[in-house]
Amino acid sequence: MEKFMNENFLLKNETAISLFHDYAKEMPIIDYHCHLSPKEIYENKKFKNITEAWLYGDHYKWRAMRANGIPEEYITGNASDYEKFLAWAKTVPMTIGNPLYNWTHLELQRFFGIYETLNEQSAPGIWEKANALITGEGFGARDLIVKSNVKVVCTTDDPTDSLEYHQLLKKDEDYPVSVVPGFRPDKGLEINRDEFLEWVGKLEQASQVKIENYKDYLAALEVRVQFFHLVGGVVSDHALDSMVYEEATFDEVQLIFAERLTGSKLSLEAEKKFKTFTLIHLGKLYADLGWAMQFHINAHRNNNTNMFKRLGPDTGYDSINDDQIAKPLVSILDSLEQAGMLPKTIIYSLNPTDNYVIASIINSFQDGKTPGKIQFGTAWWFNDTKEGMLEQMKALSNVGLFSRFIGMLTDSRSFLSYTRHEYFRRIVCNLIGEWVENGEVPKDMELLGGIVQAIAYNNAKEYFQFQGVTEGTPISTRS
Ligand SMILES: O=C(O)[C@@H](O)[C@H](O)[C@H](O)C(=O)CO
Repeated sequence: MEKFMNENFLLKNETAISLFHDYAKEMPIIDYHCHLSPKEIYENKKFKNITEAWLYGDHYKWRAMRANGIPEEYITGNASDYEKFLAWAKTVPMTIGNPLYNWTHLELQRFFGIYETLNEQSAPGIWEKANALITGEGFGARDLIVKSNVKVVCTTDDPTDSLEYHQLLKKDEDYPVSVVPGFRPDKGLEINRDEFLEWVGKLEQASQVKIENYKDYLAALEVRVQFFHLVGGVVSDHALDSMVYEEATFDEVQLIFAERLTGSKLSLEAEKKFKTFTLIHLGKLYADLGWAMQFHINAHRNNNTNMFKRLGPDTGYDSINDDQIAKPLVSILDSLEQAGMLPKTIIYSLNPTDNYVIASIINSFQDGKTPGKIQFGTAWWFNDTKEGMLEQMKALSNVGLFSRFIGMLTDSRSFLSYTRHEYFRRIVCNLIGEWVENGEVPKDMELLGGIVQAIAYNNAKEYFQFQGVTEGTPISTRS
């Protein structure tokens, strides 16, 4: 029987062990999509205890605690940090089979040197050990990122954000990590939401463009795209909970936008036309600037109305949506491709039944110049599990090029989540190791090691071309 989470955790054969320890383990990290706070990074936020670092924003843990019958008071409520830690410790043993169990122990091992399993009995001792470290030197937000060998953090930012802290971090030449903004214009596409007109006002302020019509609106968005670019942004991100496509002309959308400015809500068809035209317009801006465009598709958000009213979004009340995506997704991509303005694109769906749909669509739009220009994004959210990752990797391998995959991101709000890259790398190495052990792939460690390092880091470095990132070499393509 394997010892619990030992050095060869998830590595089931000699090839996998060698690929991980000799090639993957030491590679740097590019976290090209996360929800960390640039303010907390700039200020090198110090955590008052392990609860603040672990439980203040991680709705993955919150969901597990609720499912374990923990009252909300001990999750997001008024209980003390120690009481919340005990509630999490009580839940952890119940999470076996969920990556939370392994992530939790990887974080205890890697950041705190704690190799005990966390449960109600070990909680008091672990609370003391972890807090003695996390309140001391070297455990600020910046430190944890550097300790994790992270070279780039790409946050998720509204177009109206001042990017104050990204700009301050950009000036800090002593900090060896690029912290860049991710352009996330969801509030500017969700035209039927109550808060849309208020957001347009914020966009006017941020862009200094008076928005009296749709043309002004696009101009204001472009001003913000250019500003993000100036600050080092090269990635956009769109939460497309429903993937839509509805042919529309500029004149039609001009009238639709004018109608919304009066305060009226729009028909579903009008909403789709606005979203389609605006998304394609933004895609062309991204292509012009060499940005990567991310689509996060098929999330079903904020299901619990009572808790949404109480806690807001991203608090653990979301699920997988089951809209069909193929036709509208292809139409969006093809519209951009026909205009010669399809940017690098990364497509994620929260619904794993879309895996082969996406894995097959991406190769309809590769351009024969940029390796892996169109990407099937890494297993996302509820799929960020051993099985979910393997399913995504196998779909990509079976109908695309696994070797050109830009790999993992944390998508997290916790500074302790970088061990998810190790978890991912172990799964990658074991998958390739199994192919070798089965005789499906030759044991060419130079080739396989290069592919592992490409998926771990080098592909993302080449793909995004983040400013200031120089380490790493592109995958060697054999003649
Ligand atoms: O970017 C998103 O929309 C999601 O990743 C969302 O932020 C979600 O709360 C999350 O963090 C899933 O990992």
